[in-house]
Amino acid sequence: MAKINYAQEFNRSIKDPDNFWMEQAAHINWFQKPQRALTKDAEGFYRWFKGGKLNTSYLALDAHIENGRGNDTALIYDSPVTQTIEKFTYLELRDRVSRLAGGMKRLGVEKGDTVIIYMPMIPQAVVSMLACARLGAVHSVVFGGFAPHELAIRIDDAKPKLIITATSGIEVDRIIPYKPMVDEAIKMAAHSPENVIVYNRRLGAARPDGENDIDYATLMKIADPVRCIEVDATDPLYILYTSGTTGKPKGIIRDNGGHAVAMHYSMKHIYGVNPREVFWAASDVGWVVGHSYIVYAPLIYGCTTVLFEGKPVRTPDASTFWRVISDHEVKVMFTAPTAIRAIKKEDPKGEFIKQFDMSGLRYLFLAGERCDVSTLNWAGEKLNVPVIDHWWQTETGWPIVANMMGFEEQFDVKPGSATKPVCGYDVQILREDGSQSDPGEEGYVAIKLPLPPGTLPNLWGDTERFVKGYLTKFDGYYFSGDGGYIDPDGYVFITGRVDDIINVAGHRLSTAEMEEVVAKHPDVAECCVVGIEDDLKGQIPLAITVLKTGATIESFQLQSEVVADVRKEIGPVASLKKVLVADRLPKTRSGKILRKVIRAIADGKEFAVPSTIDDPEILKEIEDLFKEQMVGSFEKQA
Ligand SMILES: CCC(=O)SCCNC(=O)CCNC(=O)[C@H](O)C(C)(C)COP(=O)(O)OP(=O)(O)OC[C@H]1O[C@@H](n2cnc3c(N)ncnc32)[C@H](O)[C@@H]1OP(=O)(O)O
Repeated sequence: MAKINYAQEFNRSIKDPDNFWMEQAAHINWFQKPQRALTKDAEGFYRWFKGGKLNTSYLALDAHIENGRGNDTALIYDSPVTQTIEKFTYLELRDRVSRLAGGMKRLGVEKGDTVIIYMPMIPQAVVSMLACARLGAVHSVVFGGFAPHELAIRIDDAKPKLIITATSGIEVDRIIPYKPMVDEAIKMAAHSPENVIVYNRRLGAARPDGENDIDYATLMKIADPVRCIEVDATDPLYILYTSGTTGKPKGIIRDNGGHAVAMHYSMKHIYGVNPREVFWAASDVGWVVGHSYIVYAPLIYGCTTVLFEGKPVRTPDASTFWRVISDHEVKVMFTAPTAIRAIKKEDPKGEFIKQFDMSGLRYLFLAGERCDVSTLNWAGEKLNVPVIDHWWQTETGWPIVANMMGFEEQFDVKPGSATKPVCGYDVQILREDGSQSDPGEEGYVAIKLPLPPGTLPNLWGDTERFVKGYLTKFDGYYFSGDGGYIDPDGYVFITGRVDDIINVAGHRLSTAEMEEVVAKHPDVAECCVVGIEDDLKGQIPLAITVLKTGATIESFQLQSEVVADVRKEIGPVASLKKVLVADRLPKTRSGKILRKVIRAIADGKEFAVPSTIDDPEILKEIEDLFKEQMVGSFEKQA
C-alpha cells in the first residue's frame, strides 16, 4: 500500500475538498463520472458528486466479478449459535442479491421506494440490503433488539412498501420470534406495507401467516435475476434511525455516491486493510457500524467480510472472538469496547487468546462508546497489536477522529483520545458563544462545514429537525452533540454527550424516550431517566420516579412493571433495570429537572450546586436515596 503523509493530506482535504474528493472518487466505478465533487442543493445544503451515476450493489458485487474476482470469498457467515459456517463467493452473493431484487421487483418495488429490513445477523439480511441497493430502493434496517412499538414508529416514518424479516433470531440460547413482532408493529402503525417477505429459519419459532406474507425461499425460486439500475450519486441508499433528544428517532439519510467514495477511502486510509484481506466488524447490521463495515465498505473495497451471529461471551465462551480471527484469518477487526470488557471479565488473563493463532491480526479498532483506558491497555497487551480507539457517529457513517493506519506515520496513542481528525473533517471545539476554545479547554465538538462525503445530507422527511438539531447551534458548523477538547498536540478527546443521549453497551439510546414510557405508569407523577456509569456496559439507564399522591405501590413492584413497560415499548436493548422512588426531584426554579446533578450524585462525582436550584435540600435526599437503594454502586465508589 502506498504510504502518504497525514498532515499534507489532511490540510489538502480541508483547503481543497473539491479536488481532494474528486481524486478519491476516481477509485470507484461510476456509470457516469461526476464533473464536480461539491455543490449545494436547492435548500442550500452541501451535496457530493451531483451528476454522477452509479449503483452501490454493483460496486459491492458486480464490479469485482467483472474484475475476475467472482470466485473470491465475499462473505463468511459464522454463527456459533447455530453452529454454522458458510462462505459466499462474490458470484454466489451477487446471484442471491440479483434474484431477491428480481423478486422484490415482481412485488412492485421500484427506485425510490422504501423497504424495512428487520432481521437477525444472517446472510439474508445482507442480501436484502444489497437487493434494495440494486433496485435503487431505500432500505431502513431496524435493529432486532427494538420492540414492535419502535418498529411501528419507523414504519410510520419510512412508509415502506415492503418489510423483509425472518421467522426468528437467536440471543445466545433463546429463540426470538421476529415475525410476530413484525405483525404486532404493523397492527400498531398507521401505514401498512403491501407485503412482508419472511425468511423461514426453521428453528421452530411461531410463524403466523398473514395474507400478504411472501415466503423468501419461494420468491427466490420464482424470481428472475435483475441487473443494477443506475441511480444518481445524491439519491438515497438508506435511512438509518438513531435516537434523538426527543422521543422520536431521527431518520439519517445516506446517499449513494458520497457514501461509496467515503467507504472506499476509509478502508484504505483509516483501517489500513487491503482488498482480498478479511475484515471483521463484530457489530449488528442494525447499527451504522454494521451498514458501513459489515456490508458496504468491505465489499466495495473488495475485502472478505465476516457476518458473526453470536456474542463475545457465552457463545460458547470468551474465546469466540479469537477463534473467529484465527479460523478466518481476520486481518483487521472492529468491535465496541463493551465487547472487550465482557471478554476481559470472563478471561482476565487472556488465557483463551493463547489457544489460537492470532498472528494474522494487524489492528483492532474500537468505537461505539467511550473507551476506558484499562480496556484499551488490556486489549493491546493481550493481543499485541495496535488497538485503535476511534470516534464517529451514525450521522457521519464513517470515522471522524482516528489514528489513520493508511499513512506513513502512525501517531502514538494517548489513552482517552481517539487521536486526530480524519481527512475531510475540520473538527473544532467551540464555546457556547461560538468562539474557538483554547487547546485543552473543553467545549462543544463541532465540524466546520462542509462535512465530507458519506455524511448525512438531511433527515428523512424532517429538514427542520436537521437544521435545528445540527446546523443552528453554531453557524457554519455541524454540531455533534458531544463535548470534548483538543490538546496542544492536536489530539481530540471526546468527553461525552452534552444532551440526553446515553450509550448503553455501544447502543445509542434516548433517555427522553424512556422517560415517556416511565411517565405513562399510572402511579408515576413525574420521573427522570439518566445514564449512569456501568463497569460492563459503559452506561446504563436509571429511572427516578415520584409517585402520585395516594399511590400505594411497593417500589419493587413499580420497578418490575416499569422495567417490563420499557422492554415492551422500546425493547430489551434499553437495559433499564433499576427504578427508584424519590419524594421529590431536584429542579431549577423554572421547573427543569437537574439531570446532570443527579447523574453526578449517582456516579459519586463532585458537582457544583447550580445557583438556579429551587431547593438544595433535595440533593441530600437524592444522595440518601442512592445510598439506601443502590447499595452495590455506592459501596464501590466509596
Ligand atoms: C461508531 C458508530 C456507532 O456507535 S454504531 C454502534 C456500535 N455499537 C455496537 O456495535 C454495539 C456493541 N454492543 C454489542 O455488540 C453488544 O452489546 C454485546 C457487547 C455483544 C453484548 O450483547 P448482549 O449481552 O446481548 O447485551 P446488550 O446490552 O447488547 O443487550 C441487552 C438486551 O438486548 C437483547 N438483544 C441484544 N441484541 C438483540 C437482538 N438483535 N435481538 C433481540 N434482542 C437483542 C439482549 O439479549 C439483552 O437481553 P436481556 O436483557 O439479556 O434479556
